[in-house]
Amino acid sequence: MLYGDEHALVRAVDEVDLNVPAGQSLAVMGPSGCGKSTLLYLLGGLQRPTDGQVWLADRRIDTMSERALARLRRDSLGFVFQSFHLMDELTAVENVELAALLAGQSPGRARKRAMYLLDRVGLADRATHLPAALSGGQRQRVAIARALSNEPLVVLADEPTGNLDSSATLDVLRLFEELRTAGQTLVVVTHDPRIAAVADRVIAMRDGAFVDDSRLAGTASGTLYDGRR
Ligand SMILES: Nc1ncnc2c1ncn2[C@@H]1O[C@H](COP(=O)(O)OP(=O)(O)OP(=O)(O)O)[C@@H](O)[C@H]1O
Repeated sequence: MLYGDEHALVRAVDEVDLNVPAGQSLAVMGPSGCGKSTLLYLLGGLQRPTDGQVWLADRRIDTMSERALARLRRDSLGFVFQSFHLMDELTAVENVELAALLAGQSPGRARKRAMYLLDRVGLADRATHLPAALSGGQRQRVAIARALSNEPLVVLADEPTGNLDSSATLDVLRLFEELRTAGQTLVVVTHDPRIAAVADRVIAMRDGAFVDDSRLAGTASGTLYDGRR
């Protein structure tokens, strides 16, 4: 993946072959600027590779139209970002149900699932609170509930604990551990070794390439992501 033009060319992710089996949780680590976020954006269809291919399940996504990609993100992917990206004027439950409503679910069904997810992340009693009335860890848990609202094939998280203190980090950590145990496919970019420690597999990147790939535990079979060159 190249950024820029002939005057300032950055090779952000290079010669990377990655397969993520369904049900695997993968942590991607590495120093600032090594290409972790770019890799995540490629997997999420937020960036297109200058060369190579990206497949999600049996669909090649790097050549999809913008419209098809938007639909794929809406229906099949869940995103969690460092800065939460919650809507300030919506309550926790409204934030979680919004994606489902946009995807055409009935209000009743969307609300029911949003409440179920808030309960799952331990925030049922905060459903009607605005983000401003929640702690950082609680906001991130709402964001994770939102990422799960469309029952995504994969959750992609970019530094999900980057803005959190250590007790909030532990909350998010527990939640990722639960998602892993439940068989949710996860790709998490992180600087935090504690997050990496609850993943099935840890990839270390440097200068756009993989320098280490450790499988910590065997998990489900069946390829979900397939990056090809
Ligand atoms: N839009 C862009 N245009 C030009 N170069 C970019 C762009 N986005 C990222 N880069 C460059 O690509 C390289 C990889 O960036 P990336 O954000 O993927 O790294 P990272 O490992 O996620 O970093 P961090 O941990 O600091 O978030 C860096 O050298 C960065 O400066």
